[in-house]
Amino acid sequence: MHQQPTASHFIDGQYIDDTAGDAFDVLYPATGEVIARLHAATPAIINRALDAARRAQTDWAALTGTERGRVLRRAADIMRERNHDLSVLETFDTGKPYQETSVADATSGADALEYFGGLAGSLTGEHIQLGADFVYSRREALGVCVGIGAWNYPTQIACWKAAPALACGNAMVFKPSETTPLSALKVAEILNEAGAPAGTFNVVQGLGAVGASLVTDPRVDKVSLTGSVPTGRKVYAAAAEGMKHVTMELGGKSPLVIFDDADLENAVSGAILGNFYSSGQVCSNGTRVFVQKGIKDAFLKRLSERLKGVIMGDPQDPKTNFGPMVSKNQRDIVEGYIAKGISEGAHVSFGGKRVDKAGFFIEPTVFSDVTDDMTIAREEIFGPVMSVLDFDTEEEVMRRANDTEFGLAAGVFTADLTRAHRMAAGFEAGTCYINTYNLAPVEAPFGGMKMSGVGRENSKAAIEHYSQLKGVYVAMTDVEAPF
Ligand SMILES: NC(=O)c1ccc[n+]([C@@H]2O[C@H](COP(=O)([O-])OP(=O)(O)OC[C@H]3O[C@@H](n4cnc5c(N)ncnc54)[C@H](O)[C@@H]3O)[C@@H](O)[C@H]2O)c1
Ligand SMILES: C[N+](C)(C)CCCC=O
Repeated sequence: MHQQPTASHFIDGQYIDDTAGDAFDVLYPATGEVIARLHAATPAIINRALDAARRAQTDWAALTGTERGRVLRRAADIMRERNHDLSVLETFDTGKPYQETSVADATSGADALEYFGGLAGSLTGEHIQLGADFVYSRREALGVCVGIGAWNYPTQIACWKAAPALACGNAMVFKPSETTPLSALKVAEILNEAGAPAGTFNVVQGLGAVGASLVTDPRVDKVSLTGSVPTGRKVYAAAAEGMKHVTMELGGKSPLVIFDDADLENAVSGAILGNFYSSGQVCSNGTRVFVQKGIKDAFLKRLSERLKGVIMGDPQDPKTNFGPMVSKNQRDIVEGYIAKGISEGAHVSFGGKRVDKAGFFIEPTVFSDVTDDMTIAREEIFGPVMSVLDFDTEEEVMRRANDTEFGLAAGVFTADLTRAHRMAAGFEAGTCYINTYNLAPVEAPFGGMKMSGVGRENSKAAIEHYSQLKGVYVAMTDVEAPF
């Protein structure tokens, strides 16, 4: 069993608790056992965190970018050194197999800290000559940023928000999901140990109400949410009241298009990565798999064969490659969608059932003969449920792929190079893949179009979302006035 957190919150460089806050339990999804009990932040805790962030931000922004970057890069090194322990904790927190967490969570967080640490020293404005006069622009921090996380990638989400925010000279108050609240505390500890001044990165726990108090607080300049579209709507609206900057990383129902000429084995691998990694609890999953009619039978046959390689079991066992749903609630939601798929006439070609064992396991499930109007083809399920739809032509599949309110990701498998780029250009999605799926290197922009979000995480683009430009006009001659 993992080590219990010292206290619920990490504020101003130290662990702190306030037992007056509502208690909530953290469960290990593989067994349903309680592994920690935390307290939601009270107004006093929220105040303390925002005051600490406000105070720390001024001094932090006054350092050079190189000095800030050094802290972030040191934090990245510590995360990599502690990858095993952090991965074990992430697996307890989320139920995702250690086989995944040991390569995709703290490592991805470390990549973000290293990348933005490296960029911090080169953040500049520009010089614009106007005859003798000139304008220069200053790239300045926004101030205090609030980060709010979803439950599927707790370490990654905390780092993808903290790294660009801190690189630009902001301070952050981060509220993890109440379902997976443990790992963000470790991120705070590590940043502190790496030399981030007290108050630069703070973690407060709680449910939606704590998030809502943070979003509306006048001390906050920016809100970055990773969560569902319904929550995004509320948070964006509340932030707009205070004219705060936002980043919205929301849900999806992404298309993955497989043409007849695709390499079958690679296409099946892409569909597996885009539907069953993290037991399907991935925002960018390509859950509408459009398969051209000529390859459909071969695709379904090979997919069923490959799914026999699923090893479901104790997620801490490195051999396990498929874990449980994060919670009983999420398993119930997924089961509800599977029942709906069956009742609306889709054919279960693999899985479809709850697993008879402790924890919140559900089989990887493939529906074939899915049509565009079925609920399972329209709504985000956030579980291991793939819908296979068939199509005839490129023009038809492009139209159907974009026929959704979401626009997070999209992918295409084909041997035809020009068609691949035509498809990528036509997809109404922020993150597109050609002949692969679901990779998210820190160097590449990640984020959504349409209802899937606003702004981008990772890459140099994230800098735009955590800083603002000030233009300074400098006159070199006398001032001419009309009177
Ligand atoms: N685009 C991305 O990068 C990305 C990544 C991961 C997950 N997601 C999305 O997240 C969703 C699953 O995560 P979830 O169930 O934790 O999402 P959720 O929307 O239920 O909760 C997200 C966070 O928002 C908080 N919250 C809830 N109501 C709030 C309010 N009124 N004000 C402020 N905060 C509030 C929650 O406590 C939680 O921390 C899926 O839709 C998934 O697609 C998106
Ligand atoms: C790195 N992945 C697997 C694309 C996950 C990104 C975060 C979405 O849930």
